[in-house]
Amino acid sequence: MNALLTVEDLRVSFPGRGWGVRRVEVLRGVSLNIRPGETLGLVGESGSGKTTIGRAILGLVPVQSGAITFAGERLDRVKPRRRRELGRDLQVIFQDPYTSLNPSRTIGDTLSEPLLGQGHTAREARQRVGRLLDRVKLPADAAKRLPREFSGGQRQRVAIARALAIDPKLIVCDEPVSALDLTTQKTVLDLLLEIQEQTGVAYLFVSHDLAVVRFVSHRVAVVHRGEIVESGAAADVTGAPRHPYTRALLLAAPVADVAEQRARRQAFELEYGGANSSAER
Ligand SMILES: Nc1ncnc2c1ncn2[C@@H]1O[C@H](COP(=O)(O)OP(=O)(O)OP(=O)(O)O)[C@@H](O)[C@H]1O
Repeated sequence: MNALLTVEDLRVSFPGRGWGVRRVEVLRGVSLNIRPGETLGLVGESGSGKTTIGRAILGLVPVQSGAITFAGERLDRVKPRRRRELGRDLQVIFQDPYTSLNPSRTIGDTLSEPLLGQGHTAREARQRVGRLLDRVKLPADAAKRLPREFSGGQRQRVAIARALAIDPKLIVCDEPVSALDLTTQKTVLDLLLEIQEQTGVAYLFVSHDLAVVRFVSHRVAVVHRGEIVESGAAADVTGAPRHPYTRALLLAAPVADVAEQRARRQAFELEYGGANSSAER
């Protein structure tokens, strides 16, 4: 089946801090693809460049070179108007459910906005909001309430409903459960899987947590210092990793024994540096 999204040799760099400081290369030739209805998990340490890959696909950071093709069109080349049209099929769920929703707008208004922007009447939008709330398992009266009346997990359900509002083909999920407790994580992940089954939406699922990525992804790509060092079927990459960095990531994943966990973490940091070390290297 043809890919829905193809990224080829993507390079992104940011200006270095201070005068005369070289640009910092954050993505150094990233290539990936996602098929319709598929989940590609992007995993790696903090600072490895995962979020920047998602932001580049969404058109939120300037790209130095490379090609991003979505539904057969070059996103990095099309005119801004066409980019906005294509952008409807490309939505995002951010990490922090406490800052991603407008605190002064009711959930109903937040969910209606993209629908009204698409030319739906107020009545159609109201009906569709009802269906969206049902789909993410929130009560119908949530439409009248403000974000502060909801827990983190419920807010993330609202963010999922907003991303789904105009039937996108791909959703970039950027650490969508990292801010939630473990039980809530599981219910939100189950919901994302159920929605994928019902709608055939594809996900680019960004997370530092291998267990989470393994749970939701068909395929996994491992990001290290701005490059994909390994990719393949989720079970292969997480079950029989080939690259030493993936093996180290797996070993550094949380285990019940605190002392063992600390020792593994120290070994990982000795080998690969701590959080945010990638760009400085
Ligand atoms: N707008 C920017 N300007 C300068 N540097 C940036 C910018 N955005 C990201 N970076 C740097 O790029 C590197 C990769 O960041 P990115 O957020 O993509 O990593 P990540 O793997 O998603 O990590 P995290 O999970 O912590 O967000 C980091 O060193 C970060 O400081």
